[in-house]
Amino acid sequence: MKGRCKGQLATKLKMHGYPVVLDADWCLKVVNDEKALCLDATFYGNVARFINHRCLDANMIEIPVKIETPDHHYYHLAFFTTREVNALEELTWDYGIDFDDTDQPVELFQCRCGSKFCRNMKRSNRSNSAAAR
Ligand SMILES: C[S@@+](CC[C@H](N)C(=O)[O-])C[C@H]1O[C@@H](n2cnc3c(N)ncnc32)[C@H](O)[C@@H]1O
Repeated sequence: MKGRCKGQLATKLKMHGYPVVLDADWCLKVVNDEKALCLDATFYGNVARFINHRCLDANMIEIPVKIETPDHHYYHLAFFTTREVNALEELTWDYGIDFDDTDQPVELFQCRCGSKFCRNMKRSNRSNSAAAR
C-alpha cells in the first residue's frame, strides 16, 4: 500500500454543500446512488490529494479497506500500486472521469496525462487544432 486518502466524507448530493467530517460512521449497508458517500479533498486532505490523474494505465488503484473496531466499521480509501514502480516515477491514479460528460457539477480539466489511452485525447486534439487555426 502506497498511501491512504484523507478528505471530507460527503453524500453525492451534498458534496459541494455541507460536507461531513471523515470520521463519520459508515454502516455496511447497500446504499443507493443518492446516499453513496464521496471523499472530497477540496478543502482538507493529505498528500494523496496531490496524486495526478492518468487515463487507464495509471500505476495505482484505489481499494476501500475495511477497518473494524468493536462498535464501528470504517473504510479507508487505500492506494495500491498495480506494478513495479521505478524510483522517481510519478504515481498516478485514474480518477475515472468521463471527459465527454457535460453534466459534471465541476469544471473538467484538459487532460495531459500522456497515456496512449487518454480519454481526453480526441478533445485535446480538437482544441489544439482549433487553437492552431
Ligand atoms: C487532486 S489534484 C492533483 C494535484 C495537482 N496537480 C496539484 O499540483 O495540486 C487534481 C488537479 O490536478 C490537475 N491534474 C491532475 N491530473 C491531470 C492531468 N492528467 N492533466 C491535466 N491536469 C491534471 C487538474 O487541475 C486537477 O483538477
